[in-house]
Amino acid sequence: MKPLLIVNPRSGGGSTGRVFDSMRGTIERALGPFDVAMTERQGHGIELAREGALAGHPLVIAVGGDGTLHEVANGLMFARETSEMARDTRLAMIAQGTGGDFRKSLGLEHRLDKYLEAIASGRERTIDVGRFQGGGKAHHYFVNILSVGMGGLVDRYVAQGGSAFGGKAAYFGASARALINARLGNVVAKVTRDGKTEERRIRSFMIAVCNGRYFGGGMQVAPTAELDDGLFEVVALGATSKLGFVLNTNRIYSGAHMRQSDTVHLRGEKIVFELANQDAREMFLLDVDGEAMGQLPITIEMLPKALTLRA
Ligand SMILES: Nc1ncnc2c1ncn2[C@@H]1O[C@H](COP(=O)(O)OP(=O)(O)OP(=O)(O)O)[C@@H](O)[C@H]1O
Repeated sequence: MKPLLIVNPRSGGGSTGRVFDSMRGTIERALGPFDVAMTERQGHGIELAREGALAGHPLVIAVGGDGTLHEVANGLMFARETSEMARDTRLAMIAQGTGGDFRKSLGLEHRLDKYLEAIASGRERTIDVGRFQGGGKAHHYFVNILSVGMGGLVDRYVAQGGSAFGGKAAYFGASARALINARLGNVVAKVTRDGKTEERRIRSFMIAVCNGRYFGGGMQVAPTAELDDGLFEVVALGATSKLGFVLNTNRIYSGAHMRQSDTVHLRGEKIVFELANQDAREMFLLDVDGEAMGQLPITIEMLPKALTLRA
């Protein structure tokens, strides 16, 4: 069976929809014939990937940004819940988004020929996957980073839209709005490592649970995270004032925040977060691989080496 490309035409600010036809020839020369499914709405990538894996496609390629990759990875994980055969389906990516955080975590160069070369080479990497349950919703998976706090608020405002400019302007506007409305979370964190659970109170505007290293369009929040070490890195930014938070956020680009004495850094394979200050609930939100996903409480479990990537 041919590889299946799941293409999000809206990714990269709509550029993928405009350029995909011109990419077809190059892709076919590198990979041979392939099938294409276009996403038509948010969440559609999950359905398409799940159906693709259940139909027996050996390789499903996400063509889009981090959100598309997140959906395709979820579809493959859901397919396995009902089918042993779906375990054989490999995941790959041709990144087209604006942020590219997961490809940075993978260390992939952002060039079509490099993505295709990696896929065609047959080189495989198994990566860990996070499974989480929270916000009263059914379980879900993530491959890169799940954070709680201000990032989720930014995602919510970006999704609400309203910017006539789109893209970076929309993100900037949403970030400014989130900074005004953000609340400090007082989080009870239970981090389990090698069967031992440590309970910590963390007061922060943002706590990240990291499988990969980058989020928010190139911020290196967990410089030492490895995609296949069976552990999450929990990184919470210090600062209890908004100004301090903004200054610390700028340090994330270089990884300098890890040298700050008020940064919390833990490792574990199971993480539970509960919010002690319930009045912050509506403003202290989940950001999962760059997508808005509800509120605390949340339980996150590590699935070591659960997905195989061609990358
Ligand atoms: N046809 C569609 N119409 C509207 N939204 C869509 C459609 N298909 C997918 N989506 C949604 O578009 C959102 C953005 O996708 P994605 O993250 O891949 O692109 P991006 O934002 O350009 O990239 P990045 O997150 O890497 O910056 C996702 O939430 C996805 O569910």
